[in-house]
Amino acid sequence: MASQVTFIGAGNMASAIIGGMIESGYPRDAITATAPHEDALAPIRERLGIHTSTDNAAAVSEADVVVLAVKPQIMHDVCAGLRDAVQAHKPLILSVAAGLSADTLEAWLGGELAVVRCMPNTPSLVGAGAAGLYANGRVDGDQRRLATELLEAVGLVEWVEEEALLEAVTAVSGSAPAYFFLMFEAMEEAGAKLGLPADTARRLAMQTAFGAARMAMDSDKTPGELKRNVMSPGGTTERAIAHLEDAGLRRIMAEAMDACATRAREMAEELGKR
Ligand SMILES: NC(=O)C1=CN([C@@H]2O[C@H](COP(=O)(O)OP(=O)(O)OC[C@H]3O[C@@H](n4cnc5c(N)ncnc54)[C@H](O)[C@@H]3O)[C@@H](O)[C@H]2O)C=CC1
Ligand SMILES: O=C(O)[C@@H]1CCC=N1
Repeated sequence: MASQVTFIGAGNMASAIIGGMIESGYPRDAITATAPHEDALAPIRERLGIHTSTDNAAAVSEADVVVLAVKPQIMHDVCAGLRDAVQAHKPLILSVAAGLSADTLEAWLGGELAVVRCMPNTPSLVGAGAAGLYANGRVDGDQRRLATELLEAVGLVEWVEEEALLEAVTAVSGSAPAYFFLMFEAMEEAGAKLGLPADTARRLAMQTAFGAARMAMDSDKTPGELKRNVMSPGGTTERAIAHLEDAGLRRIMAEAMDACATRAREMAEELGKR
């Protein structure tokens, strides 16, 4: 029989993961999602055909896995409301919240719990997500496999063995869709300055990013080799790449990603103080 999975929160991340689970054949009647108001739940219940509830504690009473998918700022209060129900049968806790450590969540839920922390990203909404996962010492092999199965339903899963590495995952994939969206904006603007209709430039830029990612994923060549294959000696690409290198693109990326990881650490300190 499939494990019973209860999602606390029915927003973007929860509905992305639930949608992926259903598409990959997970039984709908083994899935429950909660939110404080019925009007937030009716659409997801009708669209996905899962159970829903406005009572968090009742919804976890028979869950094998509790997925914490509310905003980090309200997690303390949400955990306080789940504590007794969770301590009664100790399900696996799987959190997708940014910046809250496994120890903090375990303590807020009353202690001695198997906790998996996950840093997903928004392309999970289209089944092309990338997630880093970390397990505390109480998580067993079956629970690891179950967490992998749930997140693989919406994309790539990579486990890290040190919790601090989730800060690096946040910099490399959690926040990173926004870096690429910024790049699309910049390419659209630059393409328009060169005379293309803006929407034409946008479509060309996005298709090129999609094609480049697919090519790099399918190829046994490194990104460096694929880059050189585009660069004809004395040609146009060589001129553009030289400009990006001279302008410090690598340094800018390193600094931006360092700022991202630093903010993830700060958030863990700020949010964990309760
Ligand atoms: N958006 C992103 O790029 C990423 C978000 N995350 C994490 O995912 C988590 C959820 O984010 P989103 O899905 O984007 O937020 P969202 O705002 O779309 O969803 C939050 C859900 O929580 C529900 N909710 C509010 N109070 C509740 C309560 N007391 N009990 C039960 N449900 C309650 C809301 O009705 C809503 O359905 C956050 O902790 C965030 O840090 C992680 C990685 C990436
Ligand atoms: O910006 C944030 O804090 C969250 C975590 C990763 C993506 N969005």
